Amino acid sequence: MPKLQAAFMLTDKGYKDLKKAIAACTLSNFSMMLSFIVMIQMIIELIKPLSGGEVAWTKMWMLLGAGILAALLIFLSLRNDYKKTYIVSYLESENTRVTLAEQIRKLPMSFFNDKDISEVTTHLMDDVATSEHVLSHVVPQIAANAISVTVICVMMAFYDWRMALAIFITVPLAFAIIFISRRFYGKLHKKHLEAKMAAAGQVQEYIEGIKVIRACNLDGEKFSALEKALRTMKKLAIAMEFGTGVFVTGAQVVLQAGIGLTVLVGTTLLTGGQIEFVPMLLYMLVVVRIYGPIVTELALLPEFLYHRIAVKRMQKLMSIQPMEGNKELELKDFTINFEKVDFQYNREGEGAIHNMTTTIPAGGITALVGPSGSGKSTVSKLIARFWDVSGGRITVGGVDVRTLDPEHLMSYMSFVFQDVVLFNDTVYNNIRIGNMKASREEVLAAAQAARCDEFISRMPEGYDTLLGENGSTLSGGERQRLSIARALLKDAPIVMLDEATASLDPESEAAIQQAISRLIRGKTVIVIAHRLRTIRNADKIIVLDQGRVAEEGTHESLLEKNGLYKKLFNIQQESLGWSVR
Ligand SMILES: Nc1ncnc2c1ncn2[C@@H]1O[C@H](COP(=O)(O)OP(=O)(O)OP(=O)(O)O)[C@@H](O)[C@H]1O
Repeated sequence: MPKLQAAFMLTDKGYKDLKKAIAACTLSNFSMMLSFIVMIQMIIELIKPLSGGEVAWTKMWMLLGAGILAALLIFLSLRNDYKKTYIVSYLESENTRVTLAEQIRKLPMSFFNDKDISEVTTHLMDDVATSEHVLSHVVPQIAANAISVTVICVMMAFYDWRMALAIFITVPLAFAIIFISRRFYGKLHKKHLEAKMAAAGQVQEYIEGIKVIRACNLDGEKFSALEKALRTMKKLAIAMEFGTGVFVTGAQVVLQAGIGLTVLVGTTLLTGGQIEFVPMLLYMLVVVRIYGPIVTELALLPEFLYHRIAVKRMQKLMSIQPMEGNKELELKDFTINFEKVDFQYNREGEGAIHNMTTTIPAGGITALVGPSGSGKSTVSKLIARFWDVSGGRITVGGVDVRTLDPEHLMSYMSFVFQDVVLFNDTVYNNIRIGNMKASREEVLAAAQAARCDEFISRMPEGYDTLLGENGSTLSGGERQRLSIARALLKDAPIVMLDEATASLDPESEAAIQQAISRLIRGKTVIVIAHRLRTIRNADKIIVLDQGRVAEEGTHESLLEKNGLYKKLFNIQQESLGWSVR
């Protein structure tokens, strides 16, 4: 892949388009130069009477015609330029965003453990936007100007190399100032970006936690953290603008000094009789015309240089090895085996699962129980390959889950989690997520079976009601029922229920139990339950303690063992008698 293509993280098409954009901008520059030449020719004609000559009107009319043609050419080339630079770069950015989103989808969960959401959002939005702006507003223009300025410089040097030198000598000097100082403002830019991310994180935490903040009267404390983050961001933004501004203005001053130099060299040559007045005037006009766009580019150049930071971050994200595996292998047996499984969330952290060996039989209900933090949720996440084990292996029907593509593996599993994620979409679409191929009848039937229709029918637009961000207007029980409807619709052979009925009142719970019974019929079911009475009839109960299998068996056999299960069971029996008074 060519270096330039890699540097801008472009697809083959994007790279080709960038070259076309540069060509289009160069064409626009030349067409504008053409109109400038026509204008100068007209001025030369019009000032002829000053030196005793006469205006050649036929030539003037021809020049006018040429001027109109040049204007038409400018219109056409700018239109072409617009299409080739802006539209194409927006398409390329869309492509990059989709590629990044695809990559994020396939990344192991350990990636999300180390990063917060605002950081990932920054990759998808800010970094791509920076890249998009540089590709549409900076690179083609800088490259095209470099080409046209060089061509003009060479052409002018044929007429008078001394004047040409006076005009162009400051150009490399001005660019050198920006390049040499890039380390300084690059550091400021990096700090500013970090402050921006920290502020975004604070804003997110503040908004997400607004209920807790109010309930615990944390307004002052939490707001001051947010205020501090925003202040730091503001300070660094000013410092960055100022730091960059000093060098950009310095470079622009050096460039503009070229005007003085051209006047000086021009008048010296004129008084020495080495150049005529009209050509000298021409050089003066050219210097003003050429410096205009270069001044603008000098201001954009720092953005071009620190855009590398954004590209490097995106490249780092793309270089993370996604979770992959066999997408075709059909699983027929759903017995889940843990063979000496070890797992830890962070390399430096303590293990969450230790040397776990157990079997979850196919077609039966297996309950995972144990004190809080004993590893119940972790076990379910490992089966679904949200994370890969650190040691040993987990097999489904004898196949190591690490050899299966996570999305393929997921097609065999349904989840009803404690925290139900809902999307800012209609109720109907939120249920349909379970099976995008389902017909409307199937979606409605699943909703009915999960007892959703009673609360959906009370909504203003029924199934077409928009849920808003994460369905914040729904109760915990309603959210859980939607999640059960999704699972019913998916009809996967392995079902994981994580505290499935935790948010339900007794009435809803009774209703939902029926729906769950339908959901789990004939399936391999893994239930994570805190309330042991709900899993009395499970075919197998695995009792976890600090990431280890402490006991396993049926409800009766475990009670007989008189171990941890019996202890937990007794505690819960006692708690049934609790009341708030
Ligand atoms: N994403 C994570 N990153 C780091 N550690 C984690 C993560 N999730 C869980 N843990 C840790 O792993 C251990 C097991 O957690 P897990 O959630 O599996 O327990 P659990 O038995 O399901 O708990 P609970 O009943 O309270 O939900 C705990 O020590 C927990 O702090």
